[in-house]
Amino acid sequence: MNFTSLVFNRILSRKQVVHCIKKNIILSNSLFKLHTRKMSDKPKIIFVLGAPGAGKGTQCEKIVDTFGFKHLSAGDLLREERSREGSEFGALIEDCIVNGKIVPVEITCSLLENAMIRTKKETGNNKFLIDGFPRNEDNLQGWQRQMSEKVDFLFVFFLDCSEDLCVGRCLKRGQAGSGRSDDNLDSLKKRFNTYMTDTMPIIEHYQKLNKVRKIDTSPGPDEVFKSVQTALQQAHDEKLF
Ligand SMILES: Nc1ncnc2c1ncn2[C@@H]1O[C@H](COP(=O)(O)OP(=O)(O)OP(=O)(O)O)[C@@H](O)[C@H]1O
Ligand SMILES: Nc1ccn([C@@H]2O[C@H](COP(=O)(O)O)[C@@H](O)[C@H]2O)c(=O)n1
Repeated sequence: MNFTSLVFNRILSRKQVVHCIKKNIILSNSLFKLHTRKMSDKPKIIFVLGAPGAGKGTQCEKIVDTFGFKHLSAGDLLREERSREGSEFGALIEDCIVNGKIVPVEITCSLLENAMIRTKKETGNNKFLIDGFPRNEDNLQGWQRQMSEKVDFLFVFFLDCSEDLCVGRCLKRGQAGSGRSDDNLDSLKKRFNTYMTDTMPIIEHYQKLNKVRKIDTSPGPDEVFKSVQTALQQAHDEKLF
């Protein structure tokens, strides 16, 4: 086996690669990039997108239990910031939530980055499910500016479900006492409008890059999770994480 295939097959460790470099043993440029990318300790990111009530939070919790990712919900972080005493963004965030509008990316992206840094520091976990983000072009551009160089983006989970089912689930969640100011018909109409006009183009953008894994979330949660698990196992076999 030659040197190239030793690296390619990951028989050489990062330390050995460094040794080769010091000893002036030449690695081909593209193989070196491939090797260092595989060894990257940047946070691994999966975006989870889908309509309101499609089951993003539900499936993320199951993934956390089985695959050890940390779940970061952009909506939860925004609700937390809205309720934080002294937050200068509370009123703006609440107005966006009730009216199904998207909060400016500078706020959301900073909340996400801080949560990632905190998680890494406190638990060492470096694999994240980012739920409900990027939701529009502003989110996408802001993420590219602030975060894209700092992370390894893996793919988008697109949880797909009909509007009728999704609305029914959110209303039921509201009736069961979610306490969310947007689990009502008025807000849901606006949230769906934003989803169709602003979020679908983002999903399509990633589809064009072949970065979308689509899951039908109309069956019950456990049935849906079987498909999620298959997709994640495949990604794991591809050594994406
Ligand atoms: N596959 C499913 N079948 C039936 N009910 C479900 C399913 N998945 C989730 N639910 C229920 O539907 C409601 C919405 O689910 P969840 O909060 O996971 O959705 P979401 O996509 O995160 O919603 P949002 O975007 O509004 O935060 C919850 O009450 C949840 O228990
Ligand atoms: N990237 C995001 C995510 C969410 N919001 C706002 O929060 C609302 C609730 O989001 P859920 O994911 O918990 O349903 C959403 O309707 C937006 O108003 C946001 O602005 N940006």
